[in-house]
This record gives sequence, structure tokens and C-alpha cells, in this order.
Amino acid sequence: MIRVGLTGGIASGKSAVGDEMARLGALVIDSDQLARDVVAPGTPGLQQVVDRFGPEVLGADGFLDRPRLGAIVFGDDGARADLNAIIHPLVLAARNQIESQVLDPYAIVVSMIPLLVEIGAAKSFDVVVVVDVGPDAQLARLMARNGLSEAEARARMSAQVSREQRLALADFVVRNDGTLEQLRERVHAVWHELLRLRGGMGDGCGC
Ligand SMILES: CC(C)(COP(=O)(O)OP(=O)(O)OC[C@H]1O[C@@H](n2cnc3c(N)ncnc32)[C@H](O)[C@@H]1O)[C@@H](O)C(=O)NCCC(=O)NCCS
Ligand SMILES: Nc1ncnc2c1ncn2[C@@H]1O[C@H](COP(=O)(O)OP(=O)(O)OP(=O)(O)O)[C@@H](O)[C@H]1O
Repeated sequence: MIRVGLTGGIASGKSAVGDEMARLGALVIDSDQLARDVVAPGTPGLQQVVDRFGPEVLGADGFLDRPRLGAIVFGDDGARADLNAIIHPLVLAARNQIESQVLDPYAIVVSMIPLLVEIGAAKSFDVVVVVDVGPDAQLARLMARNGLSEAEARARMSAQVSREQRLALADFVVRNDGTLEQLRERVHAVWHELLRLRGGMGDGCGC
């Protein structure tokens, strides 16, 4: 098995890369999705969030009001650290549980972790893949996707390590400054390298 950590700044294109790797045969574990699952209605995670941030972060439907909580934590380092301290251990446990169920020795398991560098997890992986995009495209894509103002989008970008810090830990970089079709081609090139690595790890792939 090869354990791949896939990271990148907010709105860099991790999901697009993860989707393509899944199409190519990877088992992709999405930490953003796990971070949603652990605060689903009725979970201890959601209760902890409400205990810390108050019932006003709950919508009328009982689900976490994510835009409201985002507006709180991306403007306040202390609040964000408190939220991270609740969510991150729950996500790590969920990820470990999924990984422990992978029995295929040929599997390429891609853990998509937005904050891989921030939490110091690079050494937990055989390979780190960084999706990299320039700040102008990143800002534009983030504002468009989330309907954020420029100030809100910049606050989210500032809550993460710099592009340089992330690139310093990359084994492979997937640039996402072109079209989605170009991105897919670049993912295929990295995938080929992962297959070669898997062959070199003695599990018989040989490709
Ligand atoms: C604040 C929350 C409710 C906002 O929800 P929202 O649906 O708007 O965003 P979503 O969860 O889809 O995250 C989008 C992106 O924001 C960035 N981001 C999310 N949380 C954080 C954080 N604590 N610090 C820095 N960047 C973050 C990541 O790049 C992530 O991919 C949510 O992001 C959250 O619960 N964050 C804390 C948990 C966390 O760290 N998740 C990221 C990986 S485990
Ligand atoms: N090459 C591209 N050209 C145009 N739009 C793109 C490209 N790559 C990604 N996008 C768009 O940019 C946005 C961010 O991409 P994506 O959701 O894959 O990023 P992400 O890194 O997973 O984001 P997050 O960190 O918020 O989870 C999406 O709306 C996506 O459709």
C-alpha cells in the first residue's frame, strides 16, 4: 500500500485532483467530508461545538450553520484553535479507522488533508502531493465558489500556511493554473509516478 497525503491551499483544486485520482483507482479519503460527518446532528462532535460556540451556530434544521461558524472562526485565531481542537482529533480517528480497513496491499490510499502541513502530518505519509495555484486565481476561485467578499476570502487564505511552506514539503507538485483539462493531464503524470513507486516498493506492479 502507498499512503499519499494530498494537500493544497484553500480552493487550490484538491477536490478536483482527488476526484481524478479516484477515477484512476485511488482510494480517496476526504478530510473535509469527515469534518462534516463528525458534526452531523446527534453526534458528540456537534455537542462539543455547541458547548463552545453556543446554540446560535445551529440552523433551524439542527445542522451546523457552517457559514455562521466560518464567519466566527476565520476572523478569530483563538476561536479557530478551539474549533480545531474539537474537530481534528475526531477526523484523525475517523481517518485511521478507514485506513485500518484497507486490506489490499496494492491500494494507493490518498488522504486529502487541507491542513496537512499545519498539523505536522507530512511524515505520516509515503508521498506528499501538493496542489499549487497562484494567489490571484486562488482568490478568484474562492470568492466565486463560496460567494465571499475579497476580505472574507483573504481571511480564509491567511488562516493557512504560506504557499512556500507547503511547497517545501512536496514530493510532487500539481500546478493548477490552467484549465481543468490541463489539471487532469498533470494528475495523470503524478499518478504514473505513484504507480512506479508502488512497483519499486516490491508489491509486484512493475509498471
Ligand atoms: C469553519 C467551518 C465550519 C466552515 O465550513 P465550510 O463548509 O464553509 O468550509 P469547508 O469545511 O468546506 O472547508 C473549506 C476549506 O476551508 C479551509 N479550512 C477549513 N477549516 C480550516 C481551519 N480550521 N483552518 C484553516 N483553514 C481551514 C480548508 O482549506 C478547507 O478545505 C469548517 O471549515 C470547519 O469545521 N473547520 C474546522 C475543521 C477543519 O480544520 N477542517 C479542515 C480539514 S480537517
Ligand atoms: N483549473 C481550474 N479552472 C477553473 N476552475 C477551477 C480549476 N480548478 C478548480 N477550479 C474551481 O475552483 C474551486 C476550488 O476547487 P476545489 O473545490 O477542487 O478546491 P479545494 O482545494 O478542494 O477547495 P477547499 O480547500 O476549499 O476544499 C471550485 O469551484 C472548482 O470548480
